[in-house]
Amino acid sequence: MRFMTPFAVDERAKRVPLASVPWKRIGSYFKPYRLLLAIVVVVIACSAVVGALQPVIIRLIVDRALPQHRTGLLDHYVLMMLALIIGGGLLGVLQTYITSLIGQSVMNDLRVSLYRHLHSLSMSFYGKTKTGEILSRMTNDVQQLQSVVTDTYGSTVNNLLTVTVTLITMYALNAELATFSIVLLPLFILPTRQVGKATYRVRKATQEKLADLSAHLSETLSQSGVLLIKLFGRQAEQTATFSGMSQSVKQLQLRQALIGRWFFMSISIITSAGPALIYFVGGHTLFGRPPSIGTLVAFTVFLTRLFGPIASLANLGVNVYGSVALFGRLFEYFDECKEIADKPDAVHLESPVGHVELRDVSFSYEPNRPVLSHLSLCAKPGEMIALVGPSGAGKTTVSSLVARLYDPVAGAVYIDGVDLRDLSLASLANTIGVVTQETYLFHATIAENLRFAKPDATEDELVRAAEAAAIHEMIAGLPNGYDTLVGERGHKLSGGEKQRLAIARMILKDPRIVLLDEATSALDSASERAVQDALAVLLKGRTSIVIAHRMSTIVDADRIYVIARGTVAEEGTHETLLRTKGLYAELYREQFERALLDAPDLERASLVTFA
Ligand SMILES: Nc1ncnc2c1ncn2[C@@H]1O[C@H](COP(=O)(O)OP(=O)(O)OP(=O)(O)O)[C@@H](O)[C@H]1O
Repeated sequence: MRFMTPFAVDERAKRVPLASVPWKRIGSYFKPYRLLLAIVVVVIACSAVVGALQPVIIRLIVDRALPQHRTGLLDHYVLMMLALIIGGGLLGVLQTYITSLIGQSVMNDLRVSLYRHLHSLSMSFYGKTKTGEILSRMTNDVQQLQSVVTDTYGSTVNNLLTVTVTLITMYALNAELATFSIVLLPLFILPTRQVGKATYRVRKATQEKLADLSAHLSETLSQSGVLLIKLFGRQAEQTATFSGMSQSVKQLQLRQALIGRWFFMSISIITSAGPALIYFVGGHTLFGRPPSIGTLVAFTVFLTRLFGPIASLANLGVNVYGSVALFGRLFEYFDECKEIADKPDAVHLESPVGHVELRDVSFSYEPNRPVLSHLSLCAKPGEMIALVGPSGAGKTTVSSLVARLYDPVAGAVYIDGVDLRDLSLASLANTIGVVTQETYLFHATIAENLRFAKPDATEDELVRAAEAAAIHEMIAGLPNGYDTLVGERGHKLSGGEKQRLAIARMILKDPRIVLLDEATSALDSASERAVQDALAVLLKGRTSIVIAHRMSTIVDADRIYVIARGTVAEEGTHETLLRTKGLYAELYREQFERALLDAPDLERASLVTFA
């Protein structure tokens, strides 16, 4: 479990060049909402004008209505002010609604396209990325972005327009006082850039730390993780690691909060000092003609209308930098190239016959660590071929290449003579069925898990598949039958039951080619026989490539490929290979003798583990 010091994270974040922010790419997510964005501008422009009119009316009240006790005029102005206040409020609600709508829609689009993209990535991406980290980016990062984006657009336009309209009105009333107010503005703008940069770094580092934290949680709090930690008594170490990670998140979030606080403290001091300066400058008539009292009062209101948005614009810089960091982290996933994707002219197999061939295939998971080299083998339609060989020889890798979880580095895999890279992924998925030792069931009902293979399967079809896989009686015996919840937190199924359910699922799918990784662990003999019978039904009449551990499978295979050090060392039937007295004969003798010694009962001796 990776643990980085805050220093290391900061250093990494510092190196991100702000100039390379992909504005165009970020903008492309907003493009579909151009009309709404334009409507928001109009709404905000109206509310800026409404806002700027209020101090003008205050000035009229102070200069005209109050000194001469013109109550009729006063009522008139007060009514106008009330109307402006209510109008401004309503426009604000409308603006919030539209900006939230835009923000939520952009995030929704981003989430869905990221999810779609993640499903199109090859297994090598999932080999190198922690699940917890992916979850964190999909949830924490997108969530954060959503609030930033929702606030950012509306407030930027709002503040820019408010500042413009306010300045115009100020100049129209008193050019000298307006210029004096503007002189104060750099005090707000200068610190913004520095704070923006600092916040950018801390926010990015925080998101990275949160991702580490969630990766750690999903690893150590998963059922297998907890079990492993318990069995090795490593609770204290894991808690210490977690505490370290949590501490650094705390430190970073504290820093984030403090940076913001210092910044706003200085801004609020300047904001409060502004009106005092206006009275001072106006009262001492420092700029030629003395302004009217109404003008002075109006200017103090203008100042708050001006500094408020300027402060927000400064804060906006902070938000934009932060959201750029978040967009950057999401784009990293989008930039993971798909590796395995449909060609534009991909071939679709209408009725596959099930001929599989690996021709001179070489493959490595990581550069310079070859796993398969120049491996060739074939399975003709309807044949069962067995892959045997020492552990780590590359048997599972062969089956992963046939399922196109990875593409070969050299050579090619063909189904019915079509290179897998030219075949549509949908067609491949329909042609091939994979049964692994680990059965994964979704937290859903048995029927739903079965229908994962064939969504439109009728009840009757479910029952027939379950009967063929010798699991129907067991399901029928459950209180809720096919509607029983299974999976992570559902009804606990035994290993053998799970395997038979997986076989039933595969029978429903009805693929031409079956890739089977036979279980190494022996179930009790009754359950073992049930699984074997179910498998016999599944494999019948289909092409199958079996990573074989049982003697009966190996003997029945049309051809056995002995895989050693990533290539085919020997091939033939059980008898011919035994006669050759090569690697197969050696493996057979070693394993079979050991199996007999370990479990003299004949039933179990039939389980020969070559792996
Ligand atoms: N995702 C992966 N990333 C990197 N290396 C891998 C990956 N999967 C397997 N390997 C390596 O590739 C080699 C072949 O592994 P493979 O699982 O194909 O062997 P196997 O013959 O099926 O072994 P076993 O019978 O023990 O399951 C091994 O050295 C293994 O460490």
